[in-house]
Amino acid sequence: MTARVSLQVTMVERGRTMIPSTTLLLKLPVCYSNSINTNRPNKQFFQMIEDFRETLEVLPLSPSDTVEAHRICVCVRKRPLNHKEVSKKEIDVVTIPGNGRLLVHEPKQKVDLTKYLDNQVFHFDYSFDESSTNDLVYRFTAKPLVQTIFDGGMATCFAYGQTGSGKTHTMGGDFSGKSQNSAKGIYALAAQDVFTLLKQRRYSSQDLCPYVTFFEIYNGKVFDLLNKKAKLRVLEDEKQQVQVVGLQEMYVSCAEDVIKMIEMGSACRTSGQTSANANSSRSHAILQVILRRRNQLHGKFSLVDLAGNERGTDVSSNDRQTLVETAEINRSLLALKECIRSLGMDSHHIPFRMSKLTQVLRDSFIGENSRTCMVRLDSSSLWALALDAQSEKWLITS
Ligand SMILES: Nc1ncnc2c1ncn2[C@@H]1O[C@H](COP(=O)(O)OP(=O)(O)OP(=O)(O)O)[C@@H](O)[C@H]1O
Repeated sequence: MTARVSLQVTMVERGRTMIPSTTLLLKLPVCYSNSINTNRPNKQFFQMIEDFRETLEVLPLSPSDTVEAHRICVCVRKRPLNHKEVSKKEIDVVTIPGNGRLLVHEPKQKVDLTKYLDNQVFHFDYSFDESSTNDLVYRFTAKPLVQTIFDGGMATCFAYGQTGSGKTHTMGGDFSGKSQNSAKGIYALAAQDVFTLLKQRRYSSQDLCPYVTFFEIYNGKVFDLLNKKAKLRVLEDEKQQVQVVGLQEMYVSCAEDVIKMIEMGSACRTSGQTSANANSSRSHAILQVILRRRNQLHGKFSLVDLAGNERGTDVSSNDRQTLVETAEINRSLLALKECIRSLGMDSHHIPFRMSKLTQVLRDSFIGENSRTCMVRLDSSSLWALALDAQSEKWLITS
């Protein structure tokens, strides 16, 4: 169960522990949109989840809640079931009761064949339910990092999660059909705030100039999304500074300029079809908003839409190219996890050279004034698939 392993790793990084579900407060009733369908093959499991949800105390995040400052912040966002999942009558096995919690409902059976729900609880700094908008997610994740680059620091915001879980929707903007509203993603919202701050009196006198780069890492190679996908080399100089040689840094004068670049770059990003997403991004896309003063780097915000990883059970129907891509994606995500783990443990050795992704983001992690936010995208179906193996026996006898 890959999905569960990665969640647990996250929690270790955050130094949190899982609490047993029995310690949850069970109070306010909550209404969920799924109606009870008597034709559902696994209706007993579905009904148990519905009954459990009605007993939950739900505290959804609201825009007026306080945003806390974290050096490393880890959040989770659940997307709603899509049309395909609804038509297949998939069960929504994830609940976000708020307060940073995510619950996964797992069907279990005792030795006397009595069925019960095992409700596992995971803790994050913030958890966003399926009704959360990109604006709300932005407010608690990337928005607090904008100030960091004005203070001369490096900020990084990652969207990570399995293919089809909503990373591009969150970073690049809402989809309506195949067209994306680039003004509604975290990339654009961060750019808007950068320009709002630049206009403030305390910064307008500082001679700060904003630039944008947008590039992708595909199969371990770097391509410039703002320059006809030119292939770029990554080199380390004698001061161990990593340089992406030839990367175009575009001067931008307003948020609309940035949105145009997001649209331009997103249109040529490498995509393909996976078993979980017909239009899957197969590369890591990195949009950087850079502040320079008299040509010297002042601060850099890297906003990263990571390529989607897939679990072993998902990849069986994929072709050879997709399998090679998947292996490379998983390798670089492992490298990222290792670097963040080492940072979290204040280790002297950070294994940046393990992948191109961690190499190009080296600057973003190190230094006193660096801040990172990880947004984990989750969807019920990913958990449902992962739970299938165990639940099969449970369902057959229900
Ligand atoms: N919060 C959400 N609300 C509504 N629809 C969503 C949400 N998140 C994702 N979706 C929809 O789910 C589909 C997959 O989302 P998206 O392409 O963002 O996934 P992804 O994680 O980037 O996948 P991949 O890694 O394969 O590129 C899209 O059609 C998107 O519109």
